[in-house]
Formats: sequence, structure tokens, C-alpha cells
Amino acid sequence: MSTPAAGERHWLRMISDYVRPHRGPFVAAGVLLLASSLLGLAQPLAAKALIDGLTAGQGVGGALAVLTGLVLLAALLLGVGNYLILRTAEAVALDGRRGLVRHLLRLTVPALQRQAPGDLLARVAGDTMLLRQIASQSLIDLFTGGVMLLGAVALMAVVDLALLGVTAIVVVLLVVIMGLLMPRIRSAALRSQESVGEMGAALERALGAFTTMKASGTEATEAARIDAAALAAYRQGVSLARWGSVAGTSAGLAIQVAFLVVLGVGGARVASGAMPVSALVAFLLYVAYLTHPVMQLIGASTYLQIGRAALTRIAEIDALPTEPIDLPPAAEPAGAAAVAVVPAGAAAAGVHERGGGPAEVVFEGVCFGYPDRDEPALRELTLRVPAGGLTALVGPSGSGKTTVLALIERFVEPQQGRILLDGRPLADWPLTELRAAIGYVEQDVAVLAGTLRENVAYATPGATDEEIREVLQTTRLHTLLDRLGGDLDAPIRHRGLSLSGGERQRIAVARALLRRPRLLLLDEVTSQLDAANEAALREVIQEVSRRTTVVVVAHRLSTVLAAEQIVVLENGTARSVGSHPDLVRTDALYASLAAEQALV
Ligand SMILES: Nc1ncnc2c1ncn2[C@@H]1O[C@H](COP(=O)(O)OP(=O)(O)OP(=O)(O)O)[C@@H](O)[C@H]1O
Repeated sequence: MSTPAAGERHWLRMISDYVRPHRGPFVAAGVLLLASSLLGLAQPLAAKALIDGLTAGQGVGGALAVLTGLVLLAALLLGVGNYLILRTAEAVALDGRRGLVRHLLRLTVPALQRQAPGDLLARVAGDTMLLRQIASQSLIDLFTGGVMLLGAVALMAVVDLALLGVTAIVVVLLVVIMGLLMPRIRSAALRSQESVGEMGAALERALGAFTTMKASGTEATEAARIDAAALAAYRQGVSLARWGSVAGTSAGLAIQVAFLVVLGVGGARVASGAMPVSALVAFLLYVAYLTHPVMQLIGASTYLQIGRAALTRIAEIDALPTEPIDLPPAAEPAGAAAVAVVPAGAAAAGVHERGGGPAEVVFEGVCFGYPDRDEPALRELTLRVPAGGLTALVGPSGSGKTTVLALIERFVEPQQGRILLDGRPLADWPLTELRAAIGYVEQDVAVLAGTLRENVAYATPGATDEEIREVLQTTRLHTLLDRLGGDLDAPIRHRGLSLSGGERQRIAVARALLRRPRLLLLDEVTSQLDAANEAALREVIQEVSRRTTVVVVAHRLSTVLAAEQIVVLENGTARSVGSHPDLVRTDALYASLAAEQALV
């Protein structure tokens, strides 16, 4: 948002984008609420007829019936209109949440890494709630309140122009006060939402490193950090409440002042015979009636300022870059319960024929640097990973091994050079197809809350029990399965905390293997395994490398001794390539690594 004017347009366009798909119910609700208010407007006129009838000593039965009918019908229309608008507002919030979640899930990896997850959660949950308030309270209230205000003013003009002039002065004064208050309300709302986001981020930080926090004894520090954000949210909330009540009180006061002034001036005019008492009663009823639309307009403007703050925060997420990944359309709200949850990875499985021949990967002069780093992570890296067989990437910490894998997965894009998979530049591969061909086990493996089956078949929703059990056997996870009573559907706890590090690694390997990828990328998968399990996984890797291309990153050279090709990376370039015996002879760095690990 470069200029306020641009921000303004953007904000209004966002509201209109949210509302447009629901304009039918919105218009219907608006019409019902307006009709209800119009019936309310007619009530003083009916009251005037009733009083005139009483004064003239005529029968009032008809006027009484009309007045009662008006009251009942207005209440009915109000009820139905309110229900409709609240339902539509929920639908707008649903659209907002879905849109935001879909956008978040499609973010590029670097874009997501720059965000605090706790703040994102606050935006999805809290800011979309405010969106609902804009839709329910602000828009319709602005419309009906505005129309009713104009209607009341027009009818007041019909009743008595002089008294209208008196009322108008008070109303104009009120508008000026509101003009001064609204920017304060908006900035307090924005800061309040930001503080809630900061609180979420601070809490997420503490919960995400819970055991580290406990072990470091930093509960008090973390509590203070979260407390500071909570306190900031409180202060801004109080400030919002203060300006909101100033707005509400000014409006109420203005109406009362108008009422008293009209009573005084009108009383004098009645006494002088300039207007009948029925006209004064009607006018006073209109002034009293003004309270509702004026309060509506003040409330709507206040919510609009708060909602605008939320929209600003949603727009910030919308502006983050996403990957070109199609997600299936969301279910209609009415049918949501009936629609089965689409298992994650199903979309990819749809495009990818499981299995297939081993893939070849070629890096041609690839340069890559992370955005916030001066030093490039890869410098003109040229490398060929032949189809089939085991290729190992070794080298000192920070030499760029993980970055090579991230580039193959297209989590990040090279700034120079190109990468080819089966002779086709990665940029030409549809992203879902590319990723479906690859099995990737990252360094910090993720175990998701859910069952063992959900975890292992995460990328392969169609896998049979037999296939899952087989891959569990291969990765020596059958002991874990036994511990779970042989039940694939037994839950493993949130974030996999009930699993050992080695089990988590093997679950991730099992997940990748079940996919039968054409290219398997393994980043430090043996780092947390004991010698027996490492040897077993080494065998698995060798076995898999007979039918697929396997690239392993390993500090433990024992894992890669049998690799057909070992690439030694240093400072983002391949300093040498060869087999273990070759490299021990020809590459001093490799020889020293091997010597450190007693492998020569
Ligand atoms: N997301 C990131 N943002 C900024 N810099 C990064 C990021 N990821 C890695 N780096 C930096 O890029 C360089 C290469 O990192 P990379 O993770 O590829 O090394 P590595 O060889 O896999 O290291 P290790 O063996 O310790 O895992 C390092 O200097 C690292 O600090």
C-alpha cells in the first residue's frame, strides 16, 4: 500500500469482492430491513392520525389497527432480514477463511518461512471474524441507516421546516465529531489486531520449543514476552472501546439535545399557534426515531474501521507469492458435512502414475542465494545425477547440500543456470507432477497429528494395508506397529512427541518409499538411528536405488560408502565427484572426513 488513496481503493475493492458473490441475499436482507424501517417511519404518522382522531373526538379503531399492523409487520421483516444478513455474513467469513487458508497453503516456501505461524493463525481466525462483522453489521446498517436518516429528514421537512433546521445543526455537529473519531478507531483496531497476531506468534514460539524452554528455564521470559503482546492488545482494545463509546455517547447526546431543543422551539411555536400540537408530537417522534439510524450509522462506521484494519492484514497475506498449484473447489456450506475430506496429496496422486522409471537430474551452472544472505549458497554448481543408483552429497555444514535438494523440489528457484529432470527444465514441469515424481525426506522430519496410516500414506492416499505394512517392515517400523497393537489407525500423538527421533525419521522414509518415487531425496535420514537401524536403512536405500534414483545427503559417510557417485560440496560448488575409494585417494577434504570417521 504505497499511498493512502491506493490503500483506500484496495480496501473498498476487497469488500466488494467479498460481497459480490452474495449480492442476492444481501439485497434481499437490505430490502427487508429497509421495509421494516420504512414501516417504522410510518408509525409516527399513524400515531399523529390517532391523536388527531382523538382530538377531534372521532373513532380511532381503524388508526389503532393500522398502527398495530405496522408494528407487527415491521418486527417480522426485521427478524427475517436480520437472520438473512447474519447467515450471509457467515458465508462471507467462510469465503474469507477459505480464501486465506488456500492462499496460505499455496505460498512459496521462502514466503512462508518469513511469517510467524502464530500471527498467521490469528489472521485466519480473528481477522476473518472481523470480516463477518463488516458484512453483518456495517454494510446493511450503512445502507438502511442512511436511507432511514434521509427518509426521516424528508418527513420531518414535511412536518415542520423550521424544526428541521434546528435538528440539522445538531446532526452536522455530530458528523464533524465522527470525522475526527473514525481515524483513531481505525488505527486502534489495526494495532489491536497486530498485537493479537504478535501474541499468537510469541505463544507459538514458546509452544514450538516447549522442551527447550523447560530445559532452559525460560518460562518467565517467554511469559513476559507473551504478556507484553497481550497487554498491548488490551491497551489498544481499551483505546478502541474508549473511542467507540465517545462515538456512541456523542450520538446519543446529540439526539437528546436535538430532542430538547425541538421540544423548546416547537413548544414555543405551538404556544404561538404557528404549528399544531400533533405536528410537534410527530416531529418529536421523528427525532426520537432518528436515534436508531444515527446509532446504526455510527456503529457501522466504527465496525467498518475495525474491519478495514482486518482487511489490511488479510491483504498483506494476499500479496505474498504463491505457487501455481490448483486446489479442488471447496464444498458448498450446506453439503460440507457430506463431503469426504480429500486426503492431502490426493491431488498429486491423481496426476502421478505411481512408480515409473528412475529419473535423471542435471544441474547446469546453478547459482542460488537466499534473499536475506549476501553469500550465495550455490555457486555455478554443475552436477549430473544419473538415472538409477545412489548419489551421495557430502561436505561441511553449510556447503549447500540441503539447498541442492530444495532446488530439485522447486521450493526455491535458481537465480542463474538451470536444472533438468529427464532432460526437461524443471521450470517446464507442472509443479504437482514434478513433486509427485519425487520422494523427499527432509532433515527436520514432520510427523503429523493423526494415525500411523495417515502419516505413512500421507502422500499416497490410495495405498493398501498390505503396501503400508510392507513399507513399515522395510523401514523396521513393525516394532512401532506392534506397540500400537498392530492397528494402523491408532493415533500417534501431536507432532509425534510420543515417538523417538529414529522412529520419526523412519516414518518419513516409509512415507517417501510408499510413494514409489522416481527420484528419492534423503536429507540426513540416518542421523538419529542406532548402528543396527542405520545398517538396515542403508540396505533399504541400496535396494531402492536399484529401481529408482536416490540422492542422499549424509554426514555419516558409512551411509554412503556404497554410493556409485559421491559429490563433495564445498562453499556451494562440487569440488570433486567419484566413488569412496577414488575420493579417499584424490580429494583431501573427503579423505580427512573419512579419516575423522575412521573409514580409512
Ligand atoms: N532459509 C534460509 N535462509 C537463509 N539462508 C539459508 C537458508 N537455508 C540455508 N541457508 C544458508 O545457506 C547455506 C547453505 O545451507 P544448506 O542448508 O544448503 O547447507 P548444508 O550443506 O545442507 O548444511 P548442513 O550439513 O548443516 O545441513 C548456509 O550458509 C545456510 O546458512
